Amino acid sequence: MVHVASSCPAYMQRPEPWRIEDYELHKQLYKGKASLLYKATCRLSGIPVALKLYRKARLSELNWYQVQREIRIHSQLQHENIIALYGAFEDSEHVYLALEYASGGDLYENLKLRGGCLAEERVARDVVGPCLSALCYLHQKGFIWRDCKPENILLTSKARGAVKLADFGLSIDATEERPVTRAGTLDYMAPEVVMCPEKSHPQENKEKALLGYTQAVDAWALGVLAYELIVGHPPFERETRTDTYEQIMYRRPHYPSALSEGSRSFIAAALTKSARKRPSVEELRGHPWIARYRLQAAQPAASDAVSMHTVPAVARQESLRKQMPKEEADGSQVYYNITVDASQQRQRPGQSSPAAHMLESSTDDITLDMTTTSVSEQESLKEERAAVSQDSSLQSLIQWAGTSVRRLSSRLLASGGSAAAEVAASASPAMAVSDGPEQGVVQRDPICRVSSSLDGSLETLFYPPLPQQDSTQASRDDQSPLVRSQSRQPDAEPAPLLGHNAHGNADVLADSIRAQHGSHLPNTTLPADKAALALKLQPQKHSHADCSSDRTPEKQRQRPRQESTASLMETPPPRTLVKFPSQRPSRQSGIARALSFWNAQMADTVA
Ligand SMILES: Nc1ncnc2c1ncn2[C@@H]1O[C@H](COP(=O)(O)OP(=O)(O)OP(=O)(O)O)[C@@H](O)[C@H]1O
Repeated sequence: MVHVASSCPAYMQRPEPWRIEDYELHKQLYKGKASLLYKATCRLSGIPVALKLYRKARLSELNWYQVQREIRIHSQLQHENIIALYGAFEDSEHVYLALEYASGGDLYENLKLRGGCLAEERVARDVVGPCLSALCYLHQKGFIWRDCKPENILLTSKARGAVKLADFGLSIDATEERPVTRAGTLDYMAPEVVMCPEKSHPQENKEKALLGYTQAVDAWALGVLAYELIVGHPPFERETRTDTYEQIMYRRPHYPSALSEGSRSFIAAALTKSARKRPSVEELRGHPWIARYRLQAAQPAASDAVSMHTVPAVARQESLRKQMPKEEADGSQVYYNITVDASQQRQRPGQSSPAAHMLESSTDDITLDMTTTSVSEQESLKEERAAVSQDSSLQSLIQWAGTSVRRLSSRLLASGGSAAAEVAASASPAMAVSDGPEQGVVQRDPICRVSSSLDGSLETLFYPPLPQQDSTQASRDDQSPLVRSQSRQPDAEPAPLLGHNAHGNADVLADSIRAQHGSHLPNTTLPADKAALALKLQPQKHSHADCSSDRTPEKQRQRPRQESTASLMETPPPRTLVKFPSQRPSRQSGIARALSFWNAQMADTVA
């Protein structure tokens, strides 16, 4: 068996069969019941990998089935928050999985180092939000992860690493087979999973129509994870398995008073006992506690340097937008994101990269992702987009950006607000995510930021240029994470340089940017290492008083590392479903209002 996944970097591919000799093994990272994990380097490409070895002699019939399923499912996954499986191969003793290496370790180890829990804002923005994004992607493909826990969430680097889901050993393709088995780690199992029996053969219990569960089990597990990360232990964890079981089935978790209204509402929704009434991961992704941080997470690090204001991300929810009362539809809710959707591009012969093609082609390739309650603002931007549809050069795009900033600023100024915009270009088009509204803007390198002042003038902050990359380097970057990580220096925080355009003239803006960036921004095409041009218009007048703060008790994490299993419990006790009163926020401002809309919307969905 040799299985090369589509996410395998070109440098690692070869016509010959894959062999263990092609890998230099370094330290052992993990030793499981049937598997070993090593840090290794692919000798052909120099790419670091995590090499997972399954010892064939230790694999039962069920294990064999699961390993093959793991390879089949994992090799279909390509998402920025999912560890890539590059390929799988075997010899007489082992089955090997060559995986993307996550140098930041797993969340469990990281939590231990940080005292067992994280600040709420970090949980929502840096962990739960990205996990939800990955789970939405998985669920769209018909898969169920079934193994959510801190041990299976990895960080790409120690400092400011992105989180990635790992370990698809228990994942199942719900379009092909019915999940009927008690699989996963007890603390994270939903009630409907706990009620299923264990099994020892792949096809056992499949014919039992009364058994079975859905993707909703992942939503539950994520609720458990969110609680654990904030509070310091899983909500239903008890001394014995029977007690834990009892908690999962019948008890409501204890919510410490330090929990914010938003996190409590999110966790309570995810931990809805009835799978049918539980929100899907897609719906949870729109929960105000998560949605408000989503855009923040998508922003490049450099935006910190110019103190960008938090975007009121609740407005990004289509459903919320529709229902938002008029007073919410003021300037503070306006957010525009103009992106070039790199994931839609096809590389054509003679073109150095999809990105190069993209900016030579028509503006049909440009996605306008607008989030505003103002219909007139949307219409204006649509018109403006149509106006530049004949010409998609970088110059036109910058002009378009400049015009939009200027126009929006003056409108906001008229209503007593001010605006800021960031013009950014993203690197590494191949890394663009293929789902969700953040398409094509995964890694953005800001070029400049423009903000309006109260007297109507625009101030422009220019960022230092990116390191020069030739087109060969750029196209190599599309394929090799090693080369990319060495050349991009993601942790470096560029200091802004100050420039000033008194009247915010788009041509002046474009010229200034070119002057600052020289050959990085030629007149007619964007360099291949820049996939997206994004314009974000962010009002500055508001600041939500209800931003979550670090109120988390620093509680030492005690739980031992837990192994997943497909069979943990014995006979389930009798079933009684307990109904809990839904929580209504009392404070009707900001997030509270957004929460009550979300709750009302969910009530409608369930009804
Ligand atoms: N790609 C990776 N890069 C770095 N470390 C990894 C990687 N994959 C896994 N690990 C580390 O190895 C541990 C075990 O990996 P994994 O969960 O895939 O093994 P497993 O045998 O399936 O585990 P389990 O018994 O929990 O199901 C993880 O918790 C993590 O610490």
